[in-house]
Amino acid sequence: MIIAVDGPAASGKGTIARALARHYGLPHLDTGLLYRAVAASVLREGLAPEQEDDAVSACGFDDALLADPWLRTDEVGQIASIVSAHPLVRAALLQRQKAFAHQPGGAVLDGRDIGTVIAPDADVKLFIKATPTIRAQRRHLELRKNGVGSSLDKVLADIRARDERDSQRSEAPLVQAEDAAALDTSFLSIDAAVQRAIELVERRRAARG
Ligand SMILES: Nc1ncnc2c1ncn2[C@@H]1O[C@H](COP(=O)(O)OP(=O)(O)O)[C@@H](O)[C@H]1O
Ligand SMILES: Nc1ccn([C@@H]2O[C@H](COP(=O)(O)OP(=O)(O)O)[C@@H](O)[C@H]2O)c(=O)n1
Repeated sequence: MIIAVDGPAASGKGTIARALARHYGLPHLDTGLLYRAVAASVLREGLAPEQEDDAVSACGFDDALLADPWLRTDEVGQIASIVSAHPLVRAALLQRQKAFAHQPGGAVLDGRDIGTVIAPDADVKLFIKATPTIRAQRRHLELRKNGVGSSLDKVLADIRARDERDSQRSEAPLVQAEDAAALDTSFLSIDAAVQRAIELVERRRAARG
């Protein structure tokens, strides 16, 4: 079974994708981390994220970089949303994601274009949402827990800027797939959101027979 989980920043898609992977015993890929690794390489090498050829040259990153906590910061997230708008960067990361999704037994992937581009054939597609303010509060709390000081206003502004860039780009924009089930987590606890996601998966599975 392939489960595609898409949605904007801090909507809870990673939390839900990890929980679904555990529940169904499937491998999980956080695809945002791949774009964050490209962004981190660009920053580290002093390259220009707006330049497509510079960004493409950073796509051959060492996988050890994926474990670096620096990748999770807002600084890297912003650059990730700049490099991810380049069609050649997306092309460079495409096969790895498609192969992960289509491995024997299936997988859970979360990102922005899983249900639309990486696995349009996914058995279940979820689109996770929450209001920008609630997403900013969650990310702000998360950053504080990780010792990163940033004002709530700045986190909200960063989230809005990233939403705008991710939704407006021409290549694989952030958009709900026609056949995706929407899940608004704004007023759900983590446990309630995960429970609802499992119900949606079961309902889709039953409908597919
Ligand atoms: N339903 C929820 N209620 C409260 N906090 C949540 C909820 N879902 C996720 N979180 C928290 O919000 C932050 C962002 O969640 P995450 O799953 O990483 O989002 P995304 O992958 O969409 O960026 C994390 O700190 C996570 O623990
Ligand atoms: N499948 C994906 C995943 C991420 N991305 C880009 O990578 C950035 C970081 O993604 P992420 O999923 O790690 O970010 P959060 O939603 O966790 O904040 C996003 O803002 C997108 O620009 C993408 O373009 N396509």
